[in-house]
Amino acid sequence: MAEDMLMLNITDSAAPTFSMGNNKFKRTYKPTDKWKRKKAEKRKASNRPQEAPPSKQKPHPVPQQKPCKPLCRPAQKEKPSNHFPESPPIKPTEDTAGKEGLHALPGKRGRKTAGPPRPHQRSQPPEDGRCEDRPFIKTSSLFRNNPDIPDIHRSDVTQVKEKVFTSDSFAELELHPHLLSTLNNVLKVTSMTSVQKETIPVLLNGRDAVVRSQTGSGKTLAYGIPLVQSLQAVQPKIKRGDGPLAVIVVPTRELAQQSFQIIQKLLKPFTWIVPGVLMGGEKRKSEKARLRKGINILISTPGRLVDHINNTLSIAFSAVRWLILDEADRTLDLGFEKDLTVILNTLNATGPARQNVLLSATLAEGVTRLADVSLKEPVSIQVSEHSTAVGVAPDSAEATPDPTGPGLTDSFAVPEKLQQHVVVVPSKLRLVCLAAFILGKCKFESGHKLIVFLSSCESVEFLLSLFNSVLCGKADPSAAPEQRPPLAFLRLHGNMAQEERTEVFQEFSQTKTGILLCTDVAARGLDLPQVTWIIQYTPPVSAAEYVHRVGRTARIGTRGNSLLFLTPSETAYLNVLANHNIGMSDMKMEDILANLMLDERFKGRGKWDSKRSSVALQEEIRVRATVLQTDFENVVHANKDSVQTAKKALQSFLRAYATYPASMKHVFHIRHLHLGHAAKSFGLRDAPQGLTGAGAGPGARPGARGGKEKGKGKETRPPRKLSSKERVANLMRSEYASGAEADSAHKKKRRKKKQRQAAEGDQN
Ligand SMILES: Nc1ncnc2c1ncn2[C@@H]1O[C@H](COP(=O)(O)OP(=O)(O)OP(=O)(O)O)[C@@H](O)[C@H]1O
Repeated sequence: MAEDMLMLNITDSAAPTFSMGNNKFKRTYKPTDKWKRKKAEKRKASNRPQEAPPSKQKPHPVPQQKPCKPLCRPAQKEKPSNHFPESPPIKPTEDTAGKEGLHALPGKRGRKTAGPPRPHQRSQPPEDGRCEDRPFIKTSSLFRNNPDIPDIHRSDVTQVKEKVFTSDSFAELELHPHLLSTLNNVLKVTSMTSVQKETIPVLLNGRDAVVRSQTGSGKTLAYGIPLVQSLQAVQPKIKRGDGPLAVIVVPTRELAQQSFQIIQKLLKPFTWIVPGVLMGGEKRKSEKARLRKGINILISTPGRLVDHINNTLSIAFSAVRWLILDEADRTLDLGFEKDLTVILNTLNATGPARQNVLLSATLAEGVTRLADVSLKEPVSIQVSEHSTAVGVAPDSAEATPDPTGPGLTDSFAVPEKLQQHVVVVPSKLRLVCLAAFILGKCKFESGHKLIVFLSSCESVEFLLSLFNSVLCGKADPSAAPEQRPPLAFLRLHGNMAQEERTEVFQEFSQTKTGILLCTDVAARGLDLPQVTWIIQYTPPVSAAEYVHRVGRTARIGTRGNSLLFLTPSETAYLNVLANHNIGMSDMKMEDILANLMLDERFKGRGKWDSKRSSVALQEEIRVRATVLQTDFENVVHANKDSVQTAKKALQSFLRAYATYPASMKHVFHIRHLHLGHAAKSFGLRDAPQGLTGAGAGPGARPGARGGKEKGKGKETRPPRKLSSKERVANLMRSEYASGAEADSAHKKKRRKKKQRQAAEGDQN
């Protein structure tokens, strides 16, 4: 990494020590630097005032600098969630940035600069009289030493198609008239979707079912309508005190809330049936009180439900006649298997005959393993128009009696109106590329609502702060206020307090524009209206998770777009997706970076302005990308805390990278990562020491540095192999935190609280 570094703000004295407050910096002057000398001579000629050297220093014979220009930023409103200072003012010059990025001066690696800002540094005019000196500014080359972007050769992918709507109306079903009018007037739905048309009659007939249909196709109503229809007809009428008659298990808290709201709407005319939601992060005591009063339709995350099974005496399952596992492949997989076993054993031990329903967009053979134990001759429902690749009959919705029969294949359907894209970006350029994409969509186009998926809570926090500082923190003085749509960033991850998670979920549901930075906690089931783009900044752990993430857009027949970021070493992931019939088109990194041409805040010094050639344009784009990266790096390196935040985010990224399942290691292996380049995508100028090493140690790919940094003599340790338990714990923490065990940040607090409650004699 160090040898990639190009330090800007070059001074022209031979190894002087400049004093700037408490900072002392040394640099070495290289007499071969003609460029600098020429520049300095020009300055002399123009007879500008010279900067006085520090008193103890011998004045250096080489040209002096212009006096220190105050480097100021316009005053900005502080963002409450911002851990970083606002973007510091110094930019790489076009000269330096362009050269370092494209054709750096020979022998000029590791040029250092020191002392007060130099005249060739671009600065914003002082508007508030506030000056910020950043005496030591350096940035490293973004466009050098990157791996080549490989040509992507992919086999043709035959996408599985599913028709969303049918022409059949809900009125054709024999539903209670009040339920029908609720559908029409409250939920505003009249025609059935394909999955609803297939599923509702099967469930009304009392059969178990395994339902697979694409994301956003209306699976919630597909089980909700028959559930409510059957419960409202129970005689004698259901009473609150009967306890749960239906249990709906979902993997995340937000999905629990969402499903609860839909069931609540469906139950509007049937006030005697009481729905309730239990989920991690909520107060157990109040949940216990609600359980005591009676909940007839219980919606819960697995962790919290098990918690109540173990600790709440008033919870009884003797009346349960429905069990619905939404996002069943997730709730049945590794993370929740233990919890699900407890839930199924409890229900099987006490309940009457029960109807079981499993639903997901990605149910595949094998995930029904656990469910097989509890399902009785289930009907397998799969909606698909045609798929030549997997031999599903065209234009048919299938209902077969065997869930592991021909219906359940590993081919996943994605919405037809979803435009999927991939961009291959070298690690070093990932951060600027993401920022350029966000600016392009949210600043220079209108009406966009973006979700950006990241691999860890720390990365979410880090990017939120960084983007708030650099992308929102600076007003574009050249743009009229009405032309400056605000970049509103929100975040959602498993380490947030529940109250805040709920607030953010509601805020992002209601907003028409904005950017949600999140972990996979938002990947499943959430029905967030009008999302226009899904950006997968870190690729998901499986094709199924890919499908769910992109499924947050293009819902119920609407249009949507997705963009997957891959590094050059990760392009084999496209084959993994192609094996599940998922194909996409390429987007060029250069085209995304070209968005920076619209943003004058990242302008170079105008060197390329007069030139109209495409080469000049490319140069200016690279200069601007470097300016932006420098802004990021300056913000990150502004103080110890911000460096620490970036390091933590990098570390969590590396940890997450190490947790890709074994079947994905050929694509995502930590040894393929270049630690220095990865560090750059977190605004760090050097690969930090002592992190989970990437590329270090035996077997590291050639040229992968990061283990041994120049002159530092320390090696980063190779990654420790995580046990499967640790892997799950990681995933649970950052993705599907749904119960007490998940949130390590709140774990201590909760344990304390529990002890306190125990001491107070808090009984179930
Ligand atoms: N028959 C219908 N007509 C119009 N809109 C509908 C209909 N049924 C459901 N919807 C709407 O479609 C959207 C998606 O529904 P839902 O969230 O149930 O999809 P899903 O299949 O469960 O998606 P995912 O797989 O992502 O969980 C919701 O906004 C819902 O209100």
